[in-house]
Amino acid sequence: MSAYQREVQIALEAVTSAAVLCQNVRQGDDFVALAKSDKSPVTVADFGSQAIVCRAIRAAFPRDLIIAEENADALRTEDQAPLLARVVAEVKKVVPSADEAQALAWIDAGISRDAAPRVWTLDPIDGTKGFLRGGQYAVALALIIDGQIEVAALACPALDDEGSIFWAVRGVGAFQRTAAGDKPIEVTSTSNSAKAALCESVESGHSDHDQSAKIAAALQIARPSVRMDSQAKYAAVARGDADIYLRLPTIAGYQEKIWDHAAGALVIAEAGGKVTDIDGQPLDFSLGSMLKNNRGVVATNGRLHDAVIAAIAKA
Ligand SMILES: Nc1ncnc2c1ncn2[C@@H]1O[C@H](COP(=O)(O)O)[C@@H](OP(=O)(O)O)[C@H]1O
Ligand SMILES: [Mg+2]
Repeated sequence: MSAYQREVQIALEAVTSAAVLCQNVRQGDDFVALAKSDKSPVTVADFGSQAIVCRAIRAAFPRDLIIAEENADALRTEDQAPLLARVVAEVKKVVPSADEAQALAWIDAGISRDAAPRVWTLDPIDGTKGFLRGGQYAVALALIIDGQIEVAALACPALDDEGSIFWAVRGVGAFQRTAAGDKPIEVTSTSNSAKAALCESVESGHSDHDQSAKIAAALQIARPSVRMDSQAKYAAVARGDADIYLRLPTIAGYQEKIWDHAAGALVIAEAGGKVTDIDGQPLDFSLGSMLKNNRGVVATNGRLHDAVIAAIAKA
């Protein structure tokens, strides 16, 4: 029996159910987007997805903590009653016995922020802007033990024809789940940067596009960069669709959130790639909800990593 078999099974079932909820919402005509205090959007599907995944983790691993992106505060205000009703209705489509109090409690099961010996981190919808505009998005879940990511489950419901699901266990490998079973995935073997494919955020506010163009030029990358939302970028590098993922800070001092990176980072590492910050330092997932010790993210197939970090240092 391989390590963390039960965790993988529960995590994959959870992100798969959450992906169904997200697709149900996206196929409807009313996402009811709300702006959070940081002005980023949140939808019925963000709340619903978080309820579904936290419910599953709580039931299977009641002692584990969960650091998830959302909380239910906004849903408890009187003027958001219609939004809450929609969230509960969507959750009930996946868990018919659910009621309002349970849905709120499941969402709030994800409000931990501090490090713990065993903690899950969840982005119920990574790439909410992509979700809203019909682009890529992901349901990203990872288990961090003593500061190290051990298990990752990443659903990309808008990738490929019917959506794709990826998972990884440290030391075991990275896989794409298909109807025919789990298929190991691998990064490319490109070592000539001129032949590399680079991907980055659609949002120029999330990653500096001008700076990445300069770095691509320095690396003599000929192809235009592929812009996609969410941790689908990590999946793209992990299975060899792209060679490099750059996330270059746009705001001095911006701290990346662990839920935006944990699942994707393990999937790439186990597919043979490398993930660091823009200074070439490993991402430090031992500090609670934020990557306090890191700036930006660089993910590559491994072979290109040093060249990319050198090009960033020069730029
Ligand atoms: N100034 C900034 N720099 C980097 N990332 C940012 C950012 N502002 C928001 N983000 C994060 O970028 C994520 C989306 O990344 P991407 O551009 O790769 O799709 C958002 O996740 P959510 O969509 O879960 O809110 C949010 O956490
Ligand atoms: Mg999110």
